[in-house]
Parts: sequence; structure tokens; C-alpha cells
Amino acid sequence: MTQKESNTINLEDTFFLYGRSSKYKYLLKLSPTTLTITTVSNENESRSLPLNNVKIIPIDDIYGCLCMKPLINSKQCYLTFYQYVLRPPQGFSGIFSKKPLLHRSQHIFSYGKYNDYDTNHAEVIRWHRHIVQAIYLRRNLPLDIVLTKRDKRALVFVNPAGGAGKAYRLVMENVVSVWSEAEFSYQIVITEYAGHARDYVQSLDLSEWSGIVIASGDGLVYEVVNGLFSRNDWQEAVKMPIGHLPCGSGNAFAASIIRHSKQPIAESVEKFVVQSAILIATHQVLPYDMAVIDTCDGQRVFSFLSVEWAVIADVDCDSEKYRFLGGTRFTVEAVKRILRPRIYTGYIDYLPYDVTDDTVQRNQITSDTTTAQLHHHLLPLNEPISVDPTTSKWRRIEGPFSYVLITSKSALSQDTVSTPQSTLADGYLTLQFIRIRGSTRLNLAKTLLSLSDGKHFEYDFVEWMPVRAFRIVPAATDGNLMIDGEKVPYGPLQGEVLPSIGRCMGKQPRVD
Ligand SMILES: Nc1ncnc2c1ncn2[C@@H]1O[C@H](COP(=O)(O)OP(=O)(O)OP(=O)(O)O)[C@@H](O)[C@H]1O
Repeated sequence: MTQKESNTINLEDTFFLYGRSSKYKYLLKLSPTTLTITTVSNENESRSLPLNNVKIIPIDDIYGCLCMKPLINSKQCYLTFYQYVLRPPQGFSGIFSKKPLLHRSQHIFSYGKYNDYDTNHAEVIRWHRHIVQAIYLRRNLPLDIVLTKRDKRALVFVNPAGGAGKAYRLVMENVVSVWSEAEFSYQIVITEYAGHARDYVQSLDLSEWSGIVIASGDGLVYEVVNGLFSRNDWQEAVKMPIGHLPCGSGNAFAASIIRHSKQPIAESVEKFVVQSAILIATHQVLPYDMAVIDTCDGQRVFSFLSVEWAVIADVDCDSEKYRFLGGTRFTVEAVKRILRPRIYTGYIDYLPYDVTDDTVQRNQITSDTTTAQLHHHLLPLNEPISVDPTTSKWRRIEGPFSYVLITSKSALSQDTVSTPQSTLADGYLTLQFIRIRGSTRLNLAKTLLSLSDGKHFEYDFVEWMPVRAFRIVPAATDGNLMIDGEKVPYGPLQGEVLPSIGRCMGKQPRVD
């Protein structure tokens, strides 16, 4: 926020709380960062003031503000603030848990200082404009977006097949009201077939939209992201901010974005959707890492989440038949896999992450860069990688493995923390694996159970490291390999991190 812009946000006036007796009035003071509400006695009444008569609300906790007309003829006008804030659990739930919960509330104030409605209305409109401006400035959006996208709508893809068919209802019942409170403008497109969103973004006029929101699971995010990369102007297209409403059975992107902001993930599906809707409406534009991946059938795809092999790929892929269970499908399949573990033979080559490797900075993307050129360390997939320590920085891990996961984000679903230390843009991928040693069943059980809070990294049989690039070479000809939860042909597969190449609708953690 520039000094000039923030100086304009300074208002002070007296309001009444809607629906309450007029024994108190409320002095509202707006600054660029806070709204202060001071309760004062109404001069016509001689009442004592309540304790804590000053309430300071950070602008970061206000996600919207609306100006409303009275239903009946009146000179008063109303100003409503919508607030979303972490607070200790209250009432019955507070007995069992002290974990703070996100709470949505509204404050409706009436204003009637002047004798005519029009003057009061003009004053409330002025308050509304300044509050909206304060919320907007707190978002600290990049200048190009402020200059070109301020009044543009977001394009929202809703997948009617997503999340066991619940995506559309989740949006209508939980998102629409929040977005009207936040005055977030959008247009919904309901996807009609698998691949529709991908086709749609390939010919999208980028200048017409402020961002793209996906109301589905990670599958539709993958489609949209890869659709953007397949455009001739992919260099511009991948800068389009992507938001995720977690309406699928796997919602790792939304979970990783919320984890990055250091908010707890709301426990019910509906509240998680509301939490994401509020974050999207008030989002900052954050960069995130991706990976370029070459598969054995000659395809090049772009991953925003993970590469899975061995048990983790089996659970993700083979749980598809339990889609009707929603997120529980992963648990059901995991139990089966622990009881009958499979062994994956082969090896993994990797290039360790080295902070002094500045190839990425030296090779900036220009409008001439093609997606085929979008790597610095990969060889053609059929060319062997030298792992001779005297001549090469690449290293090899020999299998067999029971568990292999490579991630660029922290979450693998809303209740799975695969890589606890990951932020959205670390600049590296995290390779984690379990070699077949000791008791495979017990090790897998401990690992899969600890994924709920990311504590599996504490077991010494779970090995992990940050890598710049990798190549998985399975020895067998059949098995499961998944990219961002999508099955890909089984065979050698390689990838390299693309630091900060994507942009998402997220929030930096609060510094209070
Ligand atoms: N109208 C549609 N009918 C059928 N499939 C669709 C439609 N629109 C999109 N799809 C496809 O649905 C697939 C599943 O979506 P997504 O992953 O987003 O949701 P999900 O419920 O979490 O599923 P999963 O957990 O399997 O990823 C996507 O690959 C997408 O291509």
C-alpha cells in the first residue's frame, strides 16, 4: 500500500447496532489496517458502559462489506461487515478441544445522522468504498493485476461429477452467499465432459478474466493447468492465478494453499469450501512450484502436486472404484494395501537440490521459450544418466521400494500431510521413499497412519531429500504411476522442478 493510498483511508463516525436497543451508540474508526469499534453511552440514556468497550478488528479479518437500504421508509441506511476469524471454541465443543476454530460473523450498523435518507446513504456509500479499498490494498496484488484486472471476473469451473457428484451443490449452498458478501465477481461454467475445462482454457481470452477457480478435485486443476501450458502463449497463460474450491474427493491443492497460510483446515467439507471461498475472494497472488514430467510414451506434462509410485500410487489409483465414498476411499484401499503389500523393483536417479545451482536464474523464460525447452537437467528418457560421482552430480537409489512419493506441495489430500515442511514455492521437489527392509507391513502401517499429520518423516525407515530433478526406472512392466492423482503409462518417468512458475490465489501467513 502506498503512503498516498493509505492516507485516504481514515474515517470516523457514530453508528447504532442494528436490532439492538439504542442505549449505546458505536464510534467507528477506520484506518488502513483496522476498524475500531468503541461503545459509548447514548447521551439520552445514563447507562454504564460494558467492559471491553473497545474492539479492534484487523482489516485482514474482514472479507466483505455491504451497504443496504431499509425495507420500510426510513431516513436510516445500513452498513454490514462480514468477518472471518480464528477464535477459541466456545460452548460445548470448548470442553473437549482448545483448538481454535474459524468463525464467520456479521455486524450490521445503522446510520442516521442526517435528516434525509439520501445524505445518510451517501455517507454509508463512502464508508463502504473506503472499507472495500482497505481490503483490496491489504491484498498487495502485483501491479500488472491491479492495473489490468481489478474489475474483471473470475472464471469458475464447476465439475458436476466432482466429489461423488456433490460439487455443484457445495458451490450453490456455501460459496455463492460468501462471494456476494465479498462482492467477488465471477462467471460459472459447468463442465460437460472430461477434458471440457482443458479445451475451454486453450482458447480463453486471458485479458478478460482475473483468474480461474476450480470447483472440483485435483483432477480438474490438473486439466486446467495443463490446458494453459498447451497454449502458444503459455508463458503468459501460466501466470493466470488459479483458485481451488475443494469440491472433489482429493483436494490437495486447496489444502496446500490453506496450510501455506498457516490457517487450520476447517473440519467439515462445507466449512473447508467456505474457508477456501473466503480466501479466494480476498486472495493474494502467490507463486508456486511445479514440475515438468516426461512419461515413457513420449508425453510431456506439468505437475502441480506429486508423482506417486509403489503403495501410494496403488492406493490412489485402485481406490477409484470407491469414489462414492468421497475422501474415505483412500483409507479403505490403504488398509487393503497394508495387508497385502506389493514390492516395486527398479531404481531412482536424482539430482540433489543445491542452492548454489543458479541454472534457473540464468535461463529466464522468454516469449520464445517452448515447453520442450523447459528444463535444465533432463536428458532424453532413453539415454542413461551417469551417476559416476567423479563426473556427475546425479545419484542413484536402488530398490526394491514399498513407497515412493515426489511432491512440490505439503498436502496429498485435505487430511494427508505428505511433506510437512513444504511451502508453495521452495524451489525444490521432495523425494521420499521406503526401501524394502525389516517389516514391510508394519513400516507401511506406521507411515500411512502418520500421513494424517506428517509425522512419518520422524521414522528412520522413511528416507527423504530435496531434489532438483529425478528419474524413476521401474524394473517390471506393470504397476501404477500417478501424476497429480492421474494414472500415466507405466515405465521410466523423469521430472524437474519449475520453481515459482505457477500463480495461485492464496494468502501469506499473517504476521501479527
Ligand atoms: N461433466 C463431466 N462429466 C464427467 N467427468 C467430468 C466432467 N467434468 C469434468 N470431468 C472429469 O472428472 C474428473 C474427476 O474430477 P476431479 O479429480 O476434479 O474430482 P474428484 O471427485 O476429486 O475425483 P478424483 O478424486 O478421482 O480426482 C476430472 O478428470 C475431469 O476431467
